[in-house]
Amino acid sequence: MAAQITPPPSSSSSSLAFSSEFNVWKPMRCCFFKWVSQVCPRIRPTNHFRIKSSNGHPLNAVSMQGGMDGSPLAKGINPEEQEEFFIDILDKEEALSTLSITVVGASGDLAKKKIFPALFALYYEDCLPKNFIVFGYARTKLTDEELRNIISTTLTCRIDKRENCKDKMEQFLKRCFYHSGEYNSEENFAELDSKLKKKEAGKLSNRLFYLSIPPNIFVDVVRCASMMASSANGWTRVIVEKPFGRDSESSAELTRCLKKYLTEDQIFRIDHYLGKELVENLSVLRFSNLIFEPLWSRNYIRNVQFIFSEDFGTEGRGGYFDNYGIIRDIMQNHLLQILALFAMETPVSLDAEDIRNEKVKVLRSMKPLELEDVIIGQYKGHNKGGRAYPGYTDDSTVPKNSITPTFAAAALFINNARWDGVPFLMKAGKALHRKR
Ligand SMILES: NC(=O)C1=CN([C@@H]2O[C@H](COP(=O)(O)OP(=O)(O)OC[C@H]3O[C@@H](n4cnc5c(N)ncnc54)[C@H](OP(=O)(O)O)[C@@H]3O)[C@@H](O)[C@H]2O)C=CC1
Ligand SMILES: O=C1O[C@H](COP(=O)(O)O)[C@@H](O)[C@H](O)[C@H]1O
Repeated sequence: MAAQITPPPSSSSSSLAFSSEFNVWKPMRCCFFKWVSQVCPRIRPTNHFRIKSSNGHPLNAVSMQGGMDGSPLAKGINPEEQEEFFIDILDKEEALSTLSITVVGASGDLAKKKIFPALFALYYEDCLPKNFIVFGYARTKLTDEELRNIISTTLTCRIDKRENCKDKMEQFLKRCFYHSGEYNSEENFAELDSKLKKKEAGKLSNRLFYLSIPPNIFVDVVRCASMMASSANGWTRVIVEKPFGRDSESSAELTRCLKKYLTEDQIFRIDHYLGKELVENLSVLRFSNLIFEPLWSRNYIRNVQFIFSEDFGTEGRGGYFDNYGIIRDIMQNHLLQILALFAMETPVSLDAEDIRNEKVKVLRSMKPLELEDVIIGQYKGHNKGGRAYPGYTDDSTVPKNSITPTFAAAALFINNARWDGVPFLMKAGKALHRKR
């Protein structure tokens, strides 16, 4: 992302680019890998698995739910002893319970590139509970061993190179299993349930379903999973990916349908760009450095550019991508979120709720996009340096006559005092010259 700063009258033109090289204050990491951004240890200093919902509820603070009777808080014991007391309870709970994570769409790109590596990273950092298992679920026929082989190629110890990395990978892979099934088959989810029960061995079971699939099958999966594979004695939660529907109507419909089977605090919506360090730092950079506030407006900024450029194409993801295209894949979620963070007014605090309120105001002030402010395109095949690069429709998972855009550029405007007349230029494309 680059904001072109209009210089004060006497100086020459310059541009301000946000990059990780900027010496900005970094928020303390509660969990070093932010991809599963809600999955963070919150209660105690050690890295055990604790969840906070997207609604801010402390969902698995089970020990608090029984009230304070009999707790050291009621007896006026000092804070260290109180902490010890709670840690003790949490350890006991942890030993008696188990977490089963089912990655639905486990044969796909997201699962391979991000979810399994993120789960391994959590395991490696001791952020998962003692008892956990991971099940992959998809239509593709795979054995447990085949799934393990696929995911083993993408696991890395990226934070440091501790000696036990390989051992840790093997231990992690042993806890990964696979079940092949249809997304709308209650019978197949009942089979999954039996397998889960066997592994859970009578413990209190918490179940998390990560929907790494195209949104048009979210409801089928949620219906089958909630009817046939919900936890009988613990919690059941579902993580859904973007795009959340195709437009405002289908998004509302999706919420309505999901709520037939789940309560709001069981649903976690993810936009992984909000977990990127650069994006997380944006508000801190803006609001903790007094130098920026007077500059951050139409008086000094000529235009703002949000650029998403990938140097690879869809590579087998046509089953998802072709129904959505680059605008729904990248712009209306990732880039629009960043735009709102960039353009919002100072929030009352940096709490999620206050930031969200300000972001919503920005979105409400935006001029509706018109066709003449948008350009779309689709990448073609070409040869370069003796190498052939396939076009979008050369991908075997993409229909030959597809006109789905893989590139889009748009000029957006925010009708408020701060940004009146400043174009916010958004560009996103796959299979471009470089990744940035
Ligand atoms: N890839 C990425 O980097 C990211 C993806 N996402 C989101 O994750 C979700 C999945 O994306 P991704 O993994 O890339 O997509 P894929 O195309 O790889 O799809 C994932 C799996 O879903 C099944 N599937 C694909 N298309 C269909 C279809 N039309 N009908 C039924 N099942 C289908 C396939 O499994 P099988 O055939 O075995 O059943 C496939 O392996 C999307 O919502 C996307 O927005 C979010 C962030 C990043
Ligand atoms: O959400 C998505 O993001 C990825 C890019 O994510 P990044 O963290 O690797 O930058 C993109 O490739 C994919 O099309 C999209 O669905």
